[in-house]
Amino acid sequence: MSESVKPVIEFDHVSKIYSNGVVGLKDINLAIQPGEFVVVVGLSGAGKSTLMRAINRLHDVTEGDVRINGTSITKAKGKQLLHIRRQIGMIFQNFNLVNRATVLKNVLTGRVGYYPTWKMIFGLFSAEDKQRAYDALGTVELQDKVYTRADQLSGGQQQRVSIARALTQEPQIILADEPIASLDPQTTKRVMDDLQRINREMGITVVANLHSVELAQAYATRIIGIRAGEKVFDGPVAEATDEAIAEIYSGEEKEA
Ligand SMILES: Nc1ncnc2c1ncn2[C@@H]1O[C@H](COP(=O)(O)OP(=O)(O)OP(=O)(O)O)[C@@H](O)[C@H]1O
Repeated sequence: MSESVKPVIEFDHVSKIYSNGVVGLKDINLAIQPGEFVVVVGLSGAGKSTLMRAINRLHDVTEGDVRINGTSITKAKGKQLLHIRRQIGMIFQNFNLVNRATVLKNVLTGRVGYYPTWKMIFGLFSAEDKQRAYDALGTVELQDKVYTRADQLSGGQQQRVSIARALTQEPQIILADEPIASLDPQTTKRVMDDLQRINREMGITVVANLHSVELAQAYATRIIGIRAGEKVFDGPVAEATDEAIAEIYSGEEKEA
């Protein structure tokens, strides 16, 4: 990749100390280029979720600066924050779908950042946005479930709906916080394959946090290892040798 490509995500001396004094992140520096598939690994309580949530400012960092396409999300307010957040889709371990709503309605909520609140109250989505939602459901091969209630779907299907919701947002980045932790092995593969396809074919940068080193090695282009809030490994997947992995996982597991 050429040197002139601007990082899509940058951490500049980022630390996060929770209000109870727990250190979540310690002086993290990193630059993620467009199109990377980054997997963050480390022991339970190491700070993986804290790192992910700092990217879209689901929580504030204590020190340092997080930049998205060169603009500080740490300092952004109001509309600027909304505009930066539109570029970042997120999927969660527990899917975060509205169970009683249809698949289509759930996927359309990916567009909420583009509308004033009053339109959302009345559920007024444009025809273009409905098309975006259908297209996204096509990408994860769930077109036939458009009018099904979310809670009628299997866990893997629900996670793919949440991927479609993130895609409908037309993000540059997808954050996946333990996306497969509640899924069985077969469904896991399907969800990871979808994320890989979106990354390769649509060029969307993916940052995922996984408990399985095997999956990290199978899907990531780059692995970041976190131990006790510090970045202890950062390199291409080929350099994540057994020794490097053992080093990331050395130390004590903390209750997260
Ligand atoms: N809201 C919070 N308030 C206080 N401490 C927190 C909070 N959230 C996380 N922590 C602590 O911060 C540290 C890092 O937590 P984090 O959830 O980022 O770890 P993790 O690597 O994602 O763990 P897991 O793999 O178990 O999800 C842990 O010690 C955790 O207990």
